[in-house]
Amino acid sequence: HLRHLGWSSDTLAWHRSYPIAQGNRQSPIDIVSARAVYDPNLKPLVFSYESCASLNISNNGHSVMVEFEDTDDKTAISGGPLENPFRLKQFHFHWGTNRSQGSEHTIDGKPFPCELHLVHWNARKYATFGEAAAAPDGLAVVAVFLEVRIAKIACLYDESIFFFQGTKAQFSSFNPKCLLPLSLDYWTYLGSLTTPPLNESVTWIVLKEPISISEKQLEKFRMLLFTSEEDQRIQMVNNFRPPQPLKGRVVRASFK
Ligand SMILES: C[C@@H](CNC(=O)c1ccc(S(N)(=O)=O)cc1)Cn1ccc2ccccc21
Ligand SMILES: [Zn+2]
Repeated sequence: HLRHLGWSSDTLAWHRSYPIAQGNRQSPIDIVSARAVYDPNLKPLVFSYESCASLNISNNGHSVMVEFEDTDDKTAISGGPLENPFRLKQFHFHWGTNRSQGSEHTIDGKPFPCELHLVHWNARKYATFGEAAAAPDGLAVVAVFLEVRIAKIACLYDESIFFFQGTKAQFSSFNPKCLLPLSLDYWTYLGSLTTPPLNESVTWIVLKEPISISEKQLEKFRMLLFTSEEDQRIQMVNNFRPPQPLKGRVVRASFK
């Protein structure tokens, strides 16, 4: 458990094992809204999440993740900056110890308490998720900010399941459409995975409008653990990478 010096300091050491950590298209980034360029050619996003084939929910040691069956395009995203439909593989979250931090992307320097990532892959061009994850146009991740409001989203957290790293439970027909805000306005830019191997294979689509989560639900995330059953318990919090250098990239906006 010594390896958990704390996620944020870990991220500073990642470049030793993954030199790409200092690459030219790393994620997350701070989105400076005044510098985003409105692109009228960007199409609206289309989420075809109708028939949802969620498989399981698990604590994979760095987040809580819901995986989907991705053997066909039944749960996919298209439009936006994408040339063809991308299949939903999984979604997961990043959060902090308190409301003042937790998200990976920030907007004009402002972090949110939590950020949802819907991970999709280009099954038109690549045979497997792993192959797509290693290709510059292989993945498309939709980021949705969560802000704490006395509201509630569909409860994701089933008390009975996991605390420990490596636990997994059956979690079927959850429709992630309920995790999307009303407005589908977004920013888009070329970036990377925010956890090792940090592959520069992600077209990021960051929704402008946040959704609401209750403080109670956020508390449940904080009850998760980085560690497995036998280890000394370490709370899974602050599992976010800080913003990375823009290195000349331009962020496009789908809205004026
Ligand atoms: C890419 C890695 C697994 N990592 C991810 O899938 C991943 C996805 C999204 C993010 S984020 N936070 O940027 O949205 C970070 C990491 C290993 N891996 C390689 C092949 C492969 C096959 C199945 C599962 C994992 C596999
Ligand atoms: Zn993520």
